[in-house]
Amino acid sequence: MFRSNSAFRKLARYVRPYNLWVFITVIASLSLAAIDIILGKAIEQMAQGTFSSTRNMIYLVVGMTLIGMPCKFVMRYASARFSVSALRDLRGDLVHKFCDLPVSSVERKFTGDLVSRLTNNTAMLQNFFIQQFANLFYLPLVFTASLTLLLMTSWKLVLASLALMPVGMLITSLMSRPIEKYSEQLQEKMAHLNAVGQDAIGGIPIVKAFNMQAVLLKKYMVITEEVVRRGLGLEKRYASITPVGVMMLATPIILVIVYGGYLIQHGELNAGGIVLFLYLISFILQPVAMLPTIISQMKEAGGAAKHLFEVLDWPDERQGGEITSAGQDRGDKVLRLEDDADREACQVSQASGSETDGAESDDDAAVVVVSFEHLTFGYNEGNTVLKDISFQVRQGETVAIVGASGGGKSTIFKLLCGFNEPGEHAGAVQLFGKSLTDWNLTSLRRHISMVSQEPSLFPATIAENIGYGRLEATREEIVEAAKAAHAHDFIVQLPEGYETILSERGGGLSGGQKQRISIARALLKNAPLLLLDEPTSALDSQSEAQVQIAMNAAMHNRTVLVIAHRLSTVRQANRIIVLDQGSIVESGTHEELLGRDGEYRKLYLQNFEEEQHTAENGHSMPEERSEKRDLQAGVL
Ligand SMILES: Nc1ncnc2c1ncn2[C@@H]1O[C@H](COP(=O)(O)OP(=O)(O)OP(=O)(O)O)[C@@H](O)[C@H]1O
Repeated sequence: MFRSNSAFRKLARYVRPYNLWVFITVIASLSLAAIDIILGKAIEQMAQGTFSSTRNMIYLVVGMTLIGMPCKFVMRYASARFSVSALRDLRGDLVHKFCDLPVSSVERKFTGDLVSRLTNNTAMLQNFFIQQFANLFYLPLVFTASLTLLLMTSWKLVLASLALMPVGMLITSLMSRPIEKYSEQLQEKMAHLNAVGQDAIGGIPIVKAFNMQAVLLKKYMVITEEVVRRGLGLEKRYASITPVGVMMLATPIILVIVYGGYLIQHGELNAGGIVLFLYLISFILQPVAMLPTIISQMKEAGGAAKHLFEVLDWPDERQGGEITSAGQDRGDKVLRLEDDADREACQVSQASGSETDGAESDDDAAVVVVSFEHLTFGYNEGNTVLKDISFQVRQGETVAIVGASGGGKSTIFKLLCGFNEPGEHAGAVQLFGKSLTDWNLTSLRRHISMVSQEPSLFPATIAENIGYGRLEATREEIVEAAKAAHAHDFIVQLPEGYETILSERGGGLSGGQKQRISIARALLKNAPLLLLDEPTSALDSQSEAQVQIAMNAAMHNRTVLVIAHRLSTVRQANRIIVLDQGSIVESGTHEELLGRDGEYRKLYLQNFEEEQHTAENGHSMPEERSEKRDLQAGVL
């Protein structure tokens, strides 16, 4: 009947652990149905004068009401209890899933779309369960029992009064058919609207700086119009079903009165029968009248469930060489694989003499931390981003990657973190002596610290933001890391100190302060390999100097691959790799490369010209000014 049947089946898996509450909901709803039927029967006997006494009738009504009220409470609470719990688990699995998705596939989605699935769609399902689940049991029971009682009283009046019902049902079923599709389209548009809103809020400084408000508002309004159009389309369907529902409610009552009167006149029914009909017919009509709404809401919930389970079916990032399925199917096997990989990784990094263990190695090959061998890579088929890349980073070395924008520098980092993976026959990437494809990605990332160009802060305290580098770190270690990253002094000056809660954009902190917190996080992690993307965003000279000091601390005595934008960083590097349009065009030390009339020298001069401009404003470092004189004199 529903396109979303399989989504409901999947949903049932989430409800199963709360079967007790489902059972309580069912029992409470059936009890309520029984109360209504008992009262109906008593009313019939009262009207026929066969009920024992009026006093007993009052007792019965009061008694049934007293039982019915807690039943109603229990029914509502129990249905809320299992639906809220099941949806909490589903939300948990969705968040888990978002974490398990490959970075490359998350990058392709709208954040707002994912958030909308997590919030709107789950809320829609939850509301359906709370509002309608009990009705799925209550309504059929009262319907069947009332129909039986009425058939026993006068089958002719039943047939006459309900004659038009099948027609009404057919009409509502046909009219509600497109609701699921409309609802799905509305949800998609809502997700898009959320995405645009979220991106606009996220980028508010740029939005204002470029006076983009009007453009974004226009874009937002266009999508809002679309949402309104689809929303109204959906409401139109509901609205057109409503009169059919009213017609289905009113017609049988009129027929009971008209045809019932006729039957009384002909001695085929007594007054008690009519009273019973007028009381019980509502229990037949109510389910039928509610049917369109229930079906529509069920279809809407089905659309939401489909939208949600679609996410859970997206392929995960590979784990230990295997693709794991959705969160709820995560088994011991995968965890064991992770453990094995971890152990192996530790052995490799011990063999490579990483600074975390201090082991020495005299085998030259064993100290290679990163190795690219003839690697060719592209994000999309037919579009090569890295071409035949070969280089190595040995333990303790700092290797700088420089090159023009779009040359593939960040792509190298993404490959090293396993965010993207090379094709099978496109060369090899090795980390700590093991092929990237053999690494369990979670384990691999434990061996890598990364500081990106844009500081990544999370809505949590400063202490937590630093502590994410190593979850088991003590407060003392967090403070030590902050001190090493030259962040401690400004943190303690904040009114809440380390307990200052940051927004995801780190509101209230300067660019340099945010960067130093990110560096402190990387320092705390103390991983054997540091991937550093130097910040190029405009920092004032003092902030820049402090970030530079923090970066130097992070790089000290560590294996570092750095995307370098500053001369001082480049000069510190043991080796520089020059990347141009995806190929390594030069590599060597700063001095060696400057001695050649190649790409590096060009970059250096260009860079230097920029820094000369800075120098004219009084911000460049003295050593760079002297280097300029050296260069002009042709010394280098
Ligand atoms: N997720 C992606 N999907 C498709 N193409 C991408 C993706 N990320 C980057 N690219 C493309 O790959 C090429 C290299 O990008 P990359 O970000 O590695 O360059 P970069 O040297 O780091 O540039 P910059 O210095 O500007 O940060 C560019 O042409 C870019 O458009």
